[in-house]
Amino acid sequence: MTDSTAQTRPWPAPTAPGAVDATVLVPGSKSVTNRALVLAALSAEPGWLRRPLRSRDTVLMADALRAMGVQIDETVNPGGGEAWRIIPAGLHGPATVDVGNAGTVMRFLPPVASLADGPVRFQGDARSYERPLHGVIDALRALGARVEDEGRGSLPMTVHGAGSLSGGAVDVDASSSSQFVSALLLSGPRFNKGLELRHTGDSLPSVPHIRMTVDMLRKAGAKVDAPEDGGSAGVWRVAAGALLGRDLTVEPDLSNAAPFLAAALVTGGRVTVPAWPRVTAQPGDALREIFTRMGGSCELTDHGLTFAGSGRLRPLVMDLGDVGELTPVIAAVAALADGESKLTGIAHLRLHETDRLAALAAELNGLGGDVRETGDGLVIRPRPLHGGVFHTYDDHRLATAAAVIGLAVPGVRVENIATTAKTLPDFADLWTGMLARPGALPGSAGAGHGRG
Ligand SMILES: O=C(O)C1=C[C@@H](OP(=O)(O)O)[C@@H](O)[C@H](O)C1
Ligand SMILES: C=C(OP(=O)(O)O)C(=O)O
Repeated sequence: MTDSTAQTRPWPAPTAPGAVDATVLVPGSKSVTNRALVLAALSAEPGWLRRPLRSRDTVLMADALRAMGVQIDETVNPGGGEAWRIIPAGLHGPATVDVGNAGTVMRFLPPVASLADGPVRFQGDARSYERPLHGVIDALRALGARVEDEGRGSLPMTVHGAGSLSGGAVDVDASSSSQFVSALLLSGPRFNKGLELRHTGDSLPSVPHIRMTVDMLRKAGAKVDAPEDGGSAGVWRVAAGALLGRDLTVEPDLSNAAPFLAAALVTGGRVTVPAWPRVTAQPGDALREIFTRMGGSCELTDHGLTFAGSGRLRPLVMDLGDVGELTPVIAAVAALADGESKLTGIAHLRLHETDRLAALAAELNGLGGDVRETGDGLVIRPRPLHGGVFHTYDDHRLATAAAVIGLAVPGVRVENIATTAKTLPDFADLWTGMLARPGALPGSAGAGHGRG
C-alpha cells in the first residue's frame, strides 16, 4: 500500500486582496490523459500524447502500463509542455500495479490486464480498497477472465491474464461509478468477440465521461454503437478490431478550472482560461452554465474562456449527477451565496476519494456553515463563516474547495494541500499566482463575502 501525498502543515488559504483579474493556464485533463494512455497502449501502432497531465493519477497510469510492457518515452513538445511517445507491445505479467487512489487506474486497467500473458496484481492506497470495483470484476469473469479478489469485489486483487479474452455480451450495474462502463469499453476492441455491454442499474452517474470514452474510442478507429440519449438505460456495442495510434493534444482539465472560475465569481473579478475547447466531452464545460446561473457571465473566444463575476452569488438548485466531480467547488461557492442551494443526483460521491457528501458537510459546518446531507446530495444554506482548519481527507477536490472558501473567509487553513497532486500538482502556485495580479475592477465584491 502506498500514499505519495505527503502530509504537510496546514496551508493558510489566501484571502482575495480584491477582485481577481488573471489568466490561468490550467494543465491537461486527467480523464483525457488516462484514457489516451490506455488506448495508445492497446493500439496496433505507436502514438503521441502532447501536453499530457503530469500528476499522481496519470503517472500511476503510465507506470502501470510500463509494468505490463508498454514503452512510454517522455520528451519535450516543440510547442511547449511535454510529449509522451507511447509504443505498444505485448502485454506481460507477472506485474504489479499501484492504483494509488485513482478511479481511472483501478477501473480501466483490470480489463487491460486480462489481455496480458500472466498475473497482474492490483494494490493501492487504503481508500482504494473501499471503492467499488465489483462491476469490473464481475463483468471480466462473465467475459472469460480469471480474477482473484479475496471475495470482496474490490482491491486488492489479481487478474490472471491469459493473453486474450473471449468478450461478448455482459450486464453491468454502473450506478456506483460510470468508470465500470468506460473501463470495459476501452478494452472492448481487443476482446476476441468485442463487447456488448447492457447497463442494468437504476441510475448512471457521470454520463459525459462515458461519452468521452466513446468519442476517444471512435477517434482511435474503434467501431462503437452507443445509446442515443446517454441516459441510465442502454446498450453499448464495441466491435473487435485494431486501434490506431494517434497524435493527440490534451485539452486543459476543465474540472480543475473550477476553483479558478469560482475565484472570479466569489471576488467579482475575471479569470481567463486559455485553450478552453469550443467542443469537448469534458463535464467541466458545464461550469459555463452552472457559474452563470450562480451570478457570473462568460465569453468563449479563440483565446479561451473568460469568466466574470458580478459581485453577487446566487444559490444553485441542480441535479449534478452528470458532473459529480464539480460538486466540492460548487458547494464551496454555494456556502457563500445569498440563498439556499440544493445539489442532487450525487449519492455516488460517497464512494469517491472520500465520502464527499459527509466531508463537505463536516468541513463547511466546521467553519460555521449550515450544510445538510440528503439521500442523494446536499442542502446548503448561507451562514456567516469563520476561519479554522479545513480537513481534506486525501481528496484533491476538498482541498481546492477549501481554497475557494478561503478567498472570502479569513483564517481558513487547508490540511494537506499537497493532496492536490492527484490531478493538479501546481495548484498552490497557480492559486497564489492568480491572486498576485489583482485587478482594480470597480464595484466588485472583493473579499466582501468574508463573514469572519
Ligand atoms: O471516467 C472518468 O474519467 C471519471 C468518471 C467519474 O467517475 P464516477 O462515475 O465514479 O463519478 C468522475 O467522477 C471521475 O473524476 C473521472
Ligand atoms: C472522482 C474523482 O476521481 P477518480 O478518477 O479517482 O474517480 C475525481 O477526480 O473527482
